[in-house]
Amino acid sequence: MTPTIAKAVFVFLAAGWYVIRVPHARRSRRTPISRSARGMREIVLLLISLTGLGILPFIYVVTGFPRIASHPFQPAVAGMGILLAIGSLIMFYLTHRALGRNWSVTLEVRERHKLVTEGVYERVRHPMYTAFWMWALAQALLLPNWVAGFSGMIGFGTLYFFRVGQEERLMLDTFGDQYRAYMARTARLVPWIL
Ligand SMILES: C[S@@+](CC[C@H](N)C(=O)[O-])C[C@H]1O[C@@H](n2cnc3c(N)ncnc32)[C@H](O)[C@@H]1O
Repeated sequence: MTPTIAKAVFVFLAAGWYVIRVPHARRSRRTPISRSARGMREIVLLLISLTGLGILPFIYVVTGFPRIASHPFQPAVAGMGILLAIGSLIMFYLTHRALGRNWSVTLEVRERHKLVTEGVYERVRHPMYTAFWMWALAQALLLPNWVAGFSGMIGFGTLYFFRVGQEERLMLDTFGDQYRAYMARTARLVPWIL
């Protein structure tokens, strides 16, 4: 395990996420929206998340910037990062497949939107966000740089904490008691724990 392999794994993670997402993004453009909470706040949150999970680590991988924030590379730590990166990609795949036409990059409800409560959605309400947290953690373990490594946690964490309550309110407004019952039997991110 070398720093170059760890950086390559990070690039592979980002590329894998993109490949999984593209067909869903295309389909979502064709699927009519019945209710939307998209606004300037959502756009800013998405940009913050993209910066932390993508732009800053990409600049580091390509240029080494900011060198001053680099710390010693530890192969065993990077090895754990690889496992998390693989887990995150699997979760991305499963969550996109389960949501299908109900998926949106932002807070939107589609026409004939169905509440998904099976598969990876059976025990947790936000498994796609679990996958993003796994990505952010993998990034911190793979990239030996305090800025590029931890920007994912800060960037995605900002999106998550400002969005998750609003998303649940949107789901409650749309699905009412069905979502209330779903909330009562599920955790947000980690089954039975969190
Ligand atoms: C980026 S997706 C994230 C979904 C979910 N929060 C997760 O982490 O797996 C956001 C969109 O998914 C939709 N959504 C969230 N939970 C859902 C569920 N259980 N069933 C169907 N659609 C859902 C909402 O309409 C929201 O606009």
